[in-house]
Formats: sequence, C-alpha cells, structure tokens
Amino acid sequence: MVLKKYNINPDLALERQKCTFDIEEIINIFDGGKEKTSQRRKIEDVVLKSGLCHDDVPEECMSLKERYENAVRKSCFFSKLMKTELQEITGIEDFETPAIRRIADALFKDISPFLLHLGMFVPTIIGQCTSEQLMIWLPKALDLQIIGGYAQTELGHGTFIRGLETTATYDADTEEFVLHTPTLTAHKWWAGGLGKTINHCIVVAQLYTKGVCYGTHLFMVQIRDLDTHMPLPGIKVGEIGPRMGFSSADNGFLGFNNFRIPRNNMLMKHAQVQKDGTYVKPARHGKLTYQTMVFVRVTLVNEAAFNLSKAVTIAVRYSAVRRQSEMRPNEPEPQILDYPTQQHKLFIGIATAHAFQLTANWLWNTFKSVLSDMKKGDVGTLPELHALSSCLKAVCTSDAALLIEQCRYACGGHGYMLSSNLPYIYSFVAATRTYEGDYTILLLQTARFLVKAWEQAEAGKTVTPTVSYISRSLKGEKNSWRSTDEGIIKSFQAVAAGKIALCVKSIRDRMKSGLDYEDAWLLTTVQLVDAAEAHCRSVILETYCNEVRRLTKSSSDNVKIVMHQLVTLYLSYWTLQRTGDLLRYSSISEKDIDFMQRQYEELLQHIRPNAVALVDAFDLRDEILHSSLGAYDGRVYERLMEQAENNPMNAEPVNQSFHKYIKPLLQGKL
Ligand SMILES: CCCCCCCC/C=C\CCCCC/C=C/C(=O)SCCNC(=O)CCNC(=O)[C@H](O)C(C)(C)COP(=O)(O)OP(=O)(O)OC[C@H]1O[C@@H](n2cnc3c(N)ncnc32)[C@H](O)[C@@H]1OP(=O)(O)O
Ligand SMILES: Cc1cc2nc3c(=O)[nH]c(=O)nc-3n(C[C@H](O)[C@H](O)[C@H](O)COP(=O)(O)OP(=O)(O)OC[C@H]3O[C@@H](n4cnc5c(N)ncnc54)[C@H](O)[C@@H]3O)c2cc1C
Repeated sequence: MVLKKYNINPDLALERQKCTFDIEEIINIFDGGKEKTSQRRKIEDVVLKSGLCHDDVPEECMSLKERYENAVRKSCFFSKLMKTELQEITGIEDFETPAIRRIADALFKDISPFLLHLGMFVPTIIGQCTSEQLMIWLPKALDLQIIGGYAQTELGHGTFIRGLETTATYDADTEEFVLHTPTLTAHKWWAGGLGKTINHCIVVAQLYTKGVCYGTHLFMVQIRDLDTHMPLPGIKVGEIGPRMGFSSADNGFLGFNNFRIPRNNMLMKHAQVQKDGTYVKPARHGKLTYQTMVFVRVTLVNEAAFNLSKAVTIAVRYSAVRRQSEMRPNEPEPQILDYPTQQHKLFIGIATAHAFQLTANWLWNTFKSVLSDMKKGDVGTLPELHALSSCLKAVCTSDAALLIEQCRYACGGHGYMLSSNLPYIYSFVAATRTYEGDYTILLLQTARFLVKAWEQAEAGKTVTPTVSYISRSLKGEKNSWRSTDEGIIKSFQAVAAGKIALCVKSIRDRMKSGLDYEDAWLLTTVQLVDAAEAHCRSVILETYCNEVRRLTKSSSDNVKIVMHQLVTLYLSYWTLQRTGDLLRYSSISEKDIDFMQRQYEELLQHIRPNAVALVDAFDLRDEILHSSLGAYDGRVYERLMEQAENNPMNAEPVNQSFHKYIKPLLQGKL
C-alpha cells in the first residue's frame, strides 16, 4: 500500500514538544553508534525506494495462496537487491544483519518463505560443514543458487530429538546414505519453506552404520529438481496447512522412501563416517550438532525485543491520539495515555524492549566469544551458553508475547483489526515461545545447569560468573533488602538461590524416601522451571542495569535520566510482581513494598511526558510498523477509514450472496 501523507495529529505534535531529551542520542545507543544509525537508514532508504514494499491489495485481504506467491515474489527481489543494489548503492560491504532484519519487515507483514534459508540453513552450513563441504555449499547458498531449510521436527517428535525416527543408513558398497521414513510419525513436519519453496534442506536423522545406531546427525539433502522444481523420486513433500501465523512461510512435511544421498552429504565437521563405514565420534562435545539451535535461540532474544518495540510504538502513539471517557465531570475527554492504568500497561513494554535489546546484544557477544573458544578447541564455556540462551529465549519470548497482547488490549477494539498489525506481531512472537525449544523444556535445560552449579559450589569449586550468587548463598550470606539497583538485583539473586536450594533439597529428600534420581527430578520439575525462571530474571535485571550504566557513560544528563527512569521502572515492576518470592527469600518488608509501589506510580508520571519520544526513539519507520494505529503522524481515524474503504469486500455495493441466498430467504423461496 502507498502510505498517504497527512499532517501530524495535533495531540501527537504536542507530545513531541514535551520531550526532554535528544531522541537521536538514544537511537545511536541502540544502533551501536552514529555511524551504524546512518548505515541502517541508508539500507532502509534503498529498500523503501525500490518499490518492493508495495502491495496492490492489503496482505490481509489476500487468499493464503496469493499471500504465499506474493511473499515469494518479494523474497526473490529482496534477495536480488541484497546481492546487488544494496551493496553498490550504500557502499557497505559487511551488511549488518540487524539492519537487514529490520527492513525485511517493510516487505513482509507475515513471514518470508526464505526465512529459514538465512535463519538456519546458511548458519548450519557454516557451523557443521568441513572446510571442503563449506566450499561446495556456502557460495551456492549465499548466492541463492540453492535455497534451503532445516527439517528436524517430525510429526511425532519435536522436543525429544533423540526420539526422531527418520533413518540414514550407510551403504558402504555404494558409499551412500539411504534416508528413510519408517512410520507415519517419522515424517518431517513444520520446516519453514519446505512446503513449496526450497530445493535443499538440512535433514536430521538417526545415523546407522555397520548395524549400529549413533544417534541424530545432520545431512544435506536435495529434495527438488533445480530446473523443474518437481520433488525428486523417493521424496514426498508438501505444505502442512493453515496456521495461527506464519501463513506465507509454507511450513512443510517431508517423507523419504529409501532415498539415496552421497556419503559426503553428511555434515562432517564434528563426527564422520569413513568410506568403509567406520564411525568417528565428535572429539570434543556430544551436542555440537545442536549448535544452530543455540544460534537461533540467541537471535530470538533480539526478535523478542524488536517485535515488542514495534507493538509498544503502535500502542503508545495510539494512546496519545485516542481520547475517551472523562476524569472529572464536564472536562474534555483525556488522552487515554493519561490514565495511570494505561501507563502501567505500556511503559513496562518500553522498558522491557530496552532490557531485552541490551540483553540480546550482550548474549550475542557471549555467543561469539564461546564460538571463538570452541575454534581454539575449548568447549568449557558451552554449557553456560546453552543454559543462558535456553532461559533467555524462553523468558524473553514469553514476556514479549504477553506484553504485545497487552499492547493490543491497550488499543481497545481497534487493536483487534489486522490493519493495526498487532495480531500479526503477536502471532509471530507467540510461535517463538514454542519453536526452537518449547518454554518449559528450555527452562528445564537451564535448571539442569543450575543444580549442577549448586553441587559444584557445595563441593567448594568455582562456578561461572552468572551463577556466582550461588556460592555467596552457600557461604550463608544473608540478603538485606536495599531499594537501589544493586540491592534489588542481589535480592533477585537471593530468590533464585533460595529456589535452587529448595529444588536440590526436594530432589535429595525424594531420593532419601526411596525414589531414584529420574523420578525425584521429575516430581521436582514444577519447582525447577520456577527456579530457572527466577535465575533468568536476575540475569536480565543485572544485564540491563550494567549495560545502561556502560552505554550512557558519555550521554547527556537528560538521556541518562530517562534511561535510568526506565531501569528503575523495570526493577520496581518486577519487585511488585514478585513480592511473594521476595518476602520469602529476601529481607524485604511491607514498608519496603509500599515504598516500591509509590516509586513505581511516581515513575509512571515522570515517564509520561517522554512516552511518545521514547517510542519515536525506536526509530521504526511507518513502512516497518504497517499499522493504521501506529503511524508517525497519528492519523488513526483517517487510516482506519482508508483501510475499510480499500477492503475488497466494499468493491461492489451488493454482494452476490444477496441474490443467491438472502433474497430467496427473504421471499421464502430458499
Ligand atoms: C531477511 C533477513 C532475515 C534474517 C534472519 C534472522 C532472524 C532469525 C529469526 C528467526 C529464524 C528462525 C526461524 C526458526 C523457525 C523454527 C525452527 C525450529 O523450531 S527448528 C527445531 C528446533 N527444535 C528444538 O529446539 C528441539 C528442542 N529440544 C532440544 O533441544 C533437545 O532435545 C533437548 C531438550 C535439549 C534434550 O536433548 P537431548 O535429549 O539430546 O539431551 P539431554 O540428554 O537432555 O542432555 C544431555 C546434555 O547435553 C546438554 N545439551 C542439550 N542441548 C545442548 C545444546 N544445544 N548445547 C550444549 N549442550 C546441550 C544438556 O544440557 C545435557 O547436559 P548435562 O546436564 O548432561 O551436562
Ligand atoms: C511456526 C513454527 C515454525 C517451526 N519451524 C520449524 C522448522 O523450520 N524446522 C523444524 O525442524 N521445526 C520447526 N518447528 C517445530 C518446533 O521446533 C517444535 O514444535 C517445538 O520444538 C516443540 O516441539 P513439539 O511440537 O514436539 O512439542 P511437544 O514436545 O509435543 O510439546 C507439547 C507440550 O508437552 C510438553 N513437554 C514435552 N516434553 C516434555 C518434558 N520432557 N517435560 C515436560 N514437558 C514436556 C511441552 O512443554 C509442551 O507444553 C516449528 C514450529 C512452529 C510452531
């Protein structure tokens, strides 16, 4: 759609005049510096000027098939743009993924069918191939001569990877693997792009050689003819059917009937099968084939932050424009943003988007540093990365989904319109809580790490920095509540330590009463999930505070003030959300809680004048927001009417169903 130009809504114009800080300063902080902001904007200009974002009919009014075809068209032209013009016009050689990621949303209200190609296929090639394999597949994948996906999940198993049923049996005579789908439940299910788009995919299958099963391994499989795109003989492939979101991502199913691939198509960076069928197991760590999942979990924290920032921008701008009810008799209707309950719904969204974005950047740096350790042969930091990426993925996607839904509530009935874009943003983020490891499953992974860390600390061993609070707790350090940033973080750590201690005690007590470890663990899993979530909260709170302090060192005083107000709001919000835990595990008193409640309410008032400026500082162009409620000019009603008028349902004054059914019904002739 072409966005009509309107004058700025007067309420929104006034809001912007109230701003106390330099918006550009905050934009630069989140982009990683002035230079990066300017690069990102250049990339956005190129894509927006390309005409690629235009749709003749709003995406939501297209059929599923039309949506898919439209998304393929755009994905192809966008890929071409990335390879050619973007590089030439901007002169930027090393594309910053966040900038490309952000502008991709100007093209796709839903999901690109190429998402998995860039999101998992290419990263798996990079992380799992030998250098010879890399030279064969990476250039082709980057140049889009082949398009791929990642087919791990099956109809019968997603979480439990060891339970996957697809087999890859080595035939030493022909030096090939035979891929086979032995049962209905062994069909690959869900892989993005698999239904109709991709011609290659990474397949996760149980490896058999010399009659022995060595567990799941990764294989590069061509599934379609490169010229005709027909499925190759022995391949059954298709789309799984309509879903809550991901409508244009053609998630697919895949079955193999004794389908043969060359030996060299097993990705052999970590484990190998030699020509004679001898299996060489990974030298360093048994779970290195899970690396792409760790990578995606890390990027999903960023996705949570980005999508939440979109939702809260829409809802805050709308709330500044929308007037409803009265605060006092005979006074004009206030902007709904003036209601403290509305501020309570929304300002935590702004603070959370900041907290998650800074945590995502920190986690990304941790990921890079672990990769560099692993390149040197040291896998010692991998368990901590796995524990961190698991809980952060779980908690950030889950919180973001809840807060995005809260943004929709904050927009009343209009938030329910697809043109608000809030339902799309929600359905995308809701899926991130499940895929790449379900919420509960990932928290249980973190819990394993925490229980082990507890046991290590108990044995007097040093534990890694993110769990050093466990050692302090074991030394008997008592928590004394202080309502400062540091004091609150320490108390949240005391909560996490207290919960881990109780889990360890429960497991031990249950074992003393005769249960084996597995049953004792199983019966404690409700507490274990809770403990892992508490640990994650303490990590987010600490990272957010540290990063804001670090990044605003040379900022102007006003930026320092407003960024710190958001930090304090976040800390106060979570204190009030977790008073039960804090009363149990820290020395917080009722008086302290009253103080925190008052502080929280005062902060809502302090942040109120800067609310619109704070969401402007996410620097999200209208074309990325795709929202009738959230455009920069605040012309909400004009856009709602525009989208109603453009609705294909209104193209004819009388729908044919009147003549076919209603009229006969009215006349008693049906
Ligand atoms: C246009 C530009 C666009 C740019 C694009 C960028 C944007 C990106 C955004 C989105 C793109 C992606 C879209 C993705 C769509 C979805 C894809 C998918 O969902 S793929 C499928 C994902 N599936 C899963 O995540 C399955 C979850 N299950 C598991 O991970 C595992 O089964 C398990 C639950 C972890 C259990 O595994 P397993 O049984 O094998 O292990 P255990 O016996 O439990 O554990 C043994 C020890 O191993 C440790 N462990 C487990 N996993 C890991 C790991 N990954 N790394 C390191 N260590 C691991 C585990 O903790 C145990 O340790 P110990 O306790 O024994 O020490
Ligand atoms: C939009 C979307 C896109 C996807 N894209 C891909 C893709 O490209 N490639 C791919 O391979 N997969 C993909 N998936 C699949 C996804 O990874 C799985 O759905 C996900 O990992 C969850 O697995 P599951 O569906 O088997 O759920 P299940 O494991 O069946 O989970 C169902 C419930 O059981 C609980 N549960 C299961 N096991 C345990 C346990 N041990 N302890 C306690 N509770 C348990 C879970 O917590 C959950 O509440 C996609 C999924 C979606 C929704």
